[in-house]
Amino acid sequence: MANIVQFENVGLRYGTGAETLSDVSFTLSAGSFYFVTGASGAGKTSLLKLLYLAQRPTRGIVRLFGEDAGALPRNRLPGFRRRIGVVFQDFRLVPHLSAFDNIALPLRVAGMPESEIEGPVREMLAWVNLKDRGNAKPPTLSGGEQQRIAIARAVINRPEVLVADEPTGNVDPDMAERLLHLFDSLNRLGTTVVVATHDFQLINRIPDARMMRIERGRLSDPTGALRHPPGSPQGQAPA
Ligand SMILES: Nc1ncnc2c1ncn2[C@@H]1O[C@H](COP(=O)(O)OP(=O)(O)OP(=O)(O)O)[C@@H](O)[C@H]1O
Repeated sequence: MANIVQFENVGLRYGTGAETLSDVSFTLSAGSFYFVTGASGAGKTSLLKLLYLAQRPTRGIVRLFGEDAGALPRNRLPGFRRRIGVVFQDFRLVPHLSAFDNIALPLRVAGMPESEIEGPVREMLAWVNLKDRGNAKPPTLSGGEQQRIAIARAVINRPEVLVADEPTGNVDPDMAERLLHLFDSLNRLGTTVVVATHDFQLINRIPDARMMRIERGRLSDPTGALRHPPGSPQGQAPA
């Protein structure tokens, strides 16, 4: 399987402090499912930000879709970012826009004609089981509903990679399971999925997934060999 993401000795430092991430090297295969785990403050969000190009490494190379992201000219960055869908920890929905218009945003930004937008947005609303809530504004939706709108918005452009930062942090266990099911169904359609989470119960629900564990800014396995979850059938032996 092709390597869709490759980190080579990546380091990240905010300001003049100590490095937040050090010597991070790994590769992600297209079409696989990955969990990023680690204690609070270990560097999960920072790693995801490097992955979705919200942050540049202070050293090392982040390669996406076979190209060095650091060497990309500015005018190619938006096109690259469109290939990566992001579900943020705090959703980042636009509060004064309806659920429908939030989901439609990436299509409008990409310049899709208005006449072609309604169909895909209605399809996404149905997919996340919110087809009657298209007119609702985010502040009137529950946390789980907002999260599903955020997921629909992240995937409406059919990104090759979906990155989600603690997507189940604010929902009950039933909703967490339903969200995971959405990610799993996308993965089965070929999307590479990367989910940061603390929730090991959730991790064990995707037996084919691989784990990337960060400990104080470093991968716990510095060779970048990503293992299956410990509770999964494949979890006993190194991958
Ligand atoms: N923009 C920033 N400027 C300075 N320091 C930052 C910035 N963002 C994160 N950090 C620091 O980097 C470290 C890693 O933060 P990060 O958010 O990546 O951790 P995390 O593993 O995602 O934590 P959590 O599980 O609590 O979300 C923390 O010490 C944090 O304070």
